[in-house]
Amino acid sequence: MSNTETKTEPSDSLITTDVETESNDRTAPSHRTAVAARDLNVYYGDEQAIDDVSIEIPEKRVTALIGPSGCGKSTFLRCINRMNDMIEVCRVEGDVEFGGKNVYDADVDPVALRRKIGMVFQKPNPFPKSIRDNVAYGLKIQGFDGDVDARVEESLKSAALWDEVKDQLDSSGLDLSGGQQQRLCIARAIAPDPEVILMDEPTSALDPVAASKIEDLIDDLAEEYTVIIVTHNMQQAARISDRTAVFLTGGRLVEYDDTTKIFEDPEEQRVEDYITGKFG
Ligand SMILES: Nc1ncnc2c1ncn2[C@@H]1O[C@H](COP(=O)(O)OP(=O)(O)OP(=O)(O)O)[C@@H](O)[C@H]1O
Repeated sequence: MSNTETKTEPSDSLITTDVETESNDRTAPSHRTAVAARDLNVYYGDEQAIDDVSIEIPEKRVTALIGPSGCGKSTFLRCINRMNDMIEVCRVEGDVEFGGKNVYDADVDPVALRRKIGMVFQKPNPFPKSIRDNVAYGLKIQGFDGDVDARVEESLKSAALWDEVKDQLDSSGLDLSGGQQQRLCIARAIAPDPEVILMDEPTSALDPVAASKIEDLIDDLAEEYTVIIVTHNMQQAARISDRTAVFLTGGRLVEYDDTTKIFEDPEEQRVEDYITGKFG
């Protein structure tokens, strides 16, 4: 991304290790909301996993969801494109608004919704198909009648993988390295032309070099897409996100603000304790 990066002074940051929060050329506030949750409650049987969460997530920004294990980050993420529909015991109350509509309205087709809100998982999960077919998969399902090869190329370029695979598009996606496989999964998510990309710990199964490539890619993706990422890695959240939402035990959203504010001067003592490693 062509930008003039202004590094903030790390000295008064709550994370005193090797973290530097950055502002980038997305510093101008986004006035448009891509996704909003209103009074969202989620239950697995009798157990409540999300407790009355309301949040507005800006478009074309990176928003990080952080918090200790089991606080509901993945559950919240899966509500946005209705992946929780697959879990029989899961019950959702409240609204998730996308494109001016509650995604839980009866007339919303979850398959069409997932084309607009793609997802990338923790473990790279390419299909046992060629690189080309992995990327073209969603296009075929949606009956895309444009130039599939051109869209495959464009998606692989957007996922920063094209140069590495352009001469082996017919090889299996499973023959790629872990980091390449994850970028292939990102290309697959991009191909149907989504507006939002959900990422659930997309680098936690990767080595540091591959993880760093994905972080750079996420920064680029936010030029075109709204990125919402769950991460356990607070340094990563501080590096790559514009906004950070902190969930704590019981599925409560306790603080949500610009990432710099969360990491340098949070309002809540519980958030300061969490990000300085006092618990979690
Ligand atoms: N499929 C499921 N069936 C029943 N309970 C579930 C299911 N998935 C999650 N839960 C419960 O919901 C709560 C929130 O889980 P979730 O995975 O959303 O948290 P998380 O913050 O993403 O955790 P982690 O960081 O460990 O991935 C936990 O108590 C978990 O046990």
